[in-house]
Amino acid sequence: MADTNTRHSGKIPDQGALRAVGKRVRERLADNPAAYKLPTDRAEIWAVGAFYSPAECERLRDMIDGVARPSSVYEGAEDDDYRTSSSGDVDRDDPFVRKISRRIDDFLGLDSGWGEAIQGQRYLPGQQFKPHHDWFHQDSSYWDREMARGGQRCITAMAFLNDVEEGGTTDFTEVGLSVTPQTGALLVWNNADADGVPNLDTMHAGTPVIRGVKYIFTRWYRTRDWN
Ligand SMILES: O=C(O)CCC(=O)C(=O)O
Ligand SMILES: [Fe+2]
Repeated sequence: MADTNTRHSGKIPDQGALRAVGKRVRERLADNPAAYKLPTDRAEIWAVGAFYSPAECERLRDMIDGVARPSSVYEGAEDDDYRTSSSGDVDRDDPFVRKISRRIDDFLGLDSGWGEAIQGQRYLPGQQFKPHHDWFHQDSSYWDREMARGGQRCITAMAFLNDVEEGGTTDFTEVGLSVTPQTGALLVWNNADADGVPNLDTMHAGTPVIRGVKYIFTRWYRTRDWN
């Protein structure tokens, strides 16, 4: 993948906002004993166990079954098996979904309006999401559209909705960390570094499920109101 954001000598779009959000989340989570910071200096990644109850996870899995369609990638799926899961946006106006989203907003101290609609994903055996960055690349076809609808992605929050029998780990391929799905656990990372520059070391993948099914949902936060 291109790394034009860091190669451009000029200004980095949304850099000030990325720096400010990173600082806010870093300070907030440092004060929260439930947030475990993963052992790397190259990216800011936190995990929280049992953030959602088993009953909440079950309800979310059912909702995902109702909306899941073959996933798309924004661009550059030069490779047919790049993202082979099924995904779908759950109804953002549903009171239960609002409660689930708001719990993350409160945990991170972020404005709900900055969060994209929760996107559910389901992976069957053999399905995966190959290594990628969640932040938008400046040379992509969707750059202008996404800048106009909320700006760069600053924080990713991802919830594991079940235990997977085998495979389906979330791997941070540059920093060499692998996270095993656990029902109700939340994984959070800063897509930028402390200076507000999109961080190449946040490269990550949903590795192929080997046995069982994997359910997750992702909430990506922007630097401005998303719509
Ligand atoms: O399935 C995973 O573990 C990763 C999902 C992911 O990278 C995403 O939703 O952006
Ligand atoms: Fe991702």
